[in-house]
Amino acid sequence: MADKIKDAKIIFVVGGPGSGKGTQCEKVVAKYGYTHLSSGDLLRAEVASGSERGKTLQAIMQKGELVPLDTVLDMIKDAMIAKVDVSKGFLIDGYPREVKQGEEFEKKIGAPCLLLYIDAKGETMVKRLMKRGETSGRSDDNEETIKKRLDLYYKATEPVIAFYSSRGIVRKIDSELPVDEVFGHVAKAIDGLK
Ligand SMILES: Nc1nc2c(ncn2[C@@H]2O[C@H](COP(=O)(O)OP(=O)(O)OP(=O)(O)O)[C@@H](O)[C@H]2O)c(=O)[nH]1
Ligand SMILES: O=c1ccn([C@@H]2O[C@H](COP(=O)(O)OP(=O)(O)O)[C@@H](O)[C@H]2O)c(=O)[nH]1
Ligand SMILES: [Mg+2]
Repeated sequence: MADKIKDAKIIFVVGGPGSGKGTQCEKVVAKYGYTHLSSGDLLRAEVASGSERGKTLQAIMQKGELVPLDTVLDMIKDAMIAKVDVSKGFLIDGYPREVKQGEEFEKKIGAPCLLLYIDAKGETMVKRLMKRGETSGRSDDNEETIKKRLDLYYKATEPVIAFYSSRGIVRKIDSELPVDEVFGHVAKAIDGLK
C-alpha cells in the first residue's frame, strides 16, 4: 500500500488564504478526475465531528495558527490510502504550509511532480475572504484571523515555493484573472506533465 501511494501522481497546490486554491481544485477534479484533498477541509471535518481532538483543532484554527504537523500529515495520508486504488492523481490543497511539512510529507508519502503556486495580491485575498465570510460560516473568515493567516502565509509558506523552485516543479499561476482564465493556465501546467 505504501508503495502504491509513492507511485501516485502528487500535485501540491500552494497559495495564500483566499487565493483561489479550492476554486481551481474543483475545476481540476471536473476535468481530470484527480482526487482533491484540502488539508483545511480535512481539519474542518474533524472539528465538525465534535471530537475532543476537533475541539483542540478549532481553537488553533480560530487563531489562524498552524496545527501540529503530524496531525495534518496523518489525516492526508489516511485520506490518500483510502483513494489510491481509484485515483488518477492527488491534488494536495493548502499543504505544505511550511518547508518542514513538505520534507515530512516526502519522507512518509512521496514526492510531488508539480507545485501549483496560486498567486494573488494580499489586498485581493483579504477582499475575497471578507466576501466569502458573509456566507461561508467559517469561523476564521473574519478580519482579525484573516490578517494572522496572511502574515503566517508570508512568513512560513512562501519559503515553500522557493524550496521547490530549485527543483523546477513550480508553476506560478496568476489568480487575479477571472476564474476560467486562471483555470486555463492551471490546465496548461497539468497538461505539461508526462
Ligand atoms: N474574482 C475571482 N474570485 C475568485 C477567484 N478564485 C476564487 N475566488 C473567490 O475567492 C474566494 C476564495 O476562494 P477559495 O477557492 O475558497 O480560496 P482558497 O485559496 O481555497 O482559500 P482558503 O480555503 O481560505 O485557503 C471564493 O469566495 C471565490 O469565489 C478568481 O480567480 N477570481
Ligand atoms: O496544513 C494545514 C492546513 C490548515 N491548517 C489550519 O487550517 C486553517 C484553514 O486552512 P485552509 O487551507 O482551509 O485556509 P487558508 O488559511 O489557506 O485560507 C489554517 O489557518 C490553519 O489553522 C493547518 O494548521 N495546517
Ligand atoms: Mg480552501
